[in-house]
Amino acid sequence: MLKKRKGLLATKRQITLKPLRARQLIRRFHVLLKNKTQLAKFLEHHWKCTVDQRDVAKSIRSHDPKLLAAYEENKIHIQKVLVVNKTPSSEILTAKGLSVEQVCSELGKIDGEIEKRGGLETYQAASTQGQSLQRGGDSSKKLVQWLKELGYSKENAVALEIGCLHSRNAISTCGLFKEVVKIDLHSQEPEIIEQDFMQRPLPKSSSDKFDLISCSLVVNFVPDADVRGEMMVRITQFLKDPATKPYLFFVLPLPCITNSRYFDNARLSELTESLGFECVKHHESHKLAYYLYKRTGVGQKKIKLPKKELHKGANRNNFCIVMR
Ligand SMILES: C[S@@+](CC[C@H](N)C(=O)[O-])C[C@H]1O[C@@H](n2cnc3c(N)ncnc32)[C@H](O)[C@@H]1O
Repeated sequence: MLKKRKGLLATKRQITLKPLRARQLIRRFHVLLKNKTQLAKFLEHHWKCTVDQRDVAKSIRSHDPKLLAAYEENKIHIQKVLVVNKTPSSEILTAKGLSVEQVCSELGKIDGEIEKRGGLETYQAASTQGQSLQRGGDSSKKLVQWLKELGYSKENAVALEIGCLHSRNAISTCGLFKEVVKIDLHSQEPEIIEQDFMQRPLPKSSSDKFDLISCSLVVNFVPDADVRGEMMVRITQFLKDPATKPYLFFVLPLPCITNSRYFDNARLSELTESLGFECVKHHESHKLAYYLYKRTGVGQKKIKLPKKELHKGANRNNFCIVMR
């Protein structure tokens, strides 16, 4: 689960994409990852287990090896026939009406396509390039600007960056932190620990906790609305005691806030307040919504935020963070 890249893997593979291609790939990967989550959830429910989405074949092998052929055959087939430059349908799949075997076949197709398109590494490169084009680069510049405005100068402050693409971004180079622990599902540099935040062992003591957590454009990357809620709760477990007023830097694509059927700024405030956060800075650029929260613990209470339609409109997206 926790590994730093060594040897040959330590060398970053350079992937350069044209802007249009980067945007198309980001969109396609979002559809693929979303579909994969829906189908994996079906298997989890059916087998009453956890399916590791990074190694679906392993779960199939251990629960019903007969179904592995359906997965493998479709994976190989799609890799043979898929024309990567053609825009495929962006249809969102559900497992409704599918047999377990059909679900395994669909998962094989998805994994085959992800691999053929260069894997998560390519998706990350597309995200990096797409985002730097959209917003002039590193979102943590906004964080550093805000911390400086607030006169932040905590001795020996330690930060955690969840979903880190570059080890030399503003949060790491600003000099405000003694250490910035950088993690990502798929590390692109030796300084970035390859780790799923949802699997990071919970802190045993305050020394394993952080003065600041950066979670920029990560929650929207998580395909499941319930897991997004779990991620928000989990973040609080990694922050130092509210008495020390730790911070959360949080960024979402603007349409998650301004154009979702199920989510908006009021909903986000309700959610963050229930976790004991107070918003101290907020900025909306034409593409992104940035927030800096201080965790005071005030107003903390357990609430439920189900997926509920807040705004009507055929052109809205379905982004949501669910609290169970
Ligand atoms: C769109 S990129 C954003 C990167 C960067 N933080 C930024 O603001 O530009 C999202 C990153 O989050 C990472 N990510 C998503 N879920 C994660 C998780 N559970 N644990 C660690 N990293 C995760 C992905 O691997 C991906 O590199």
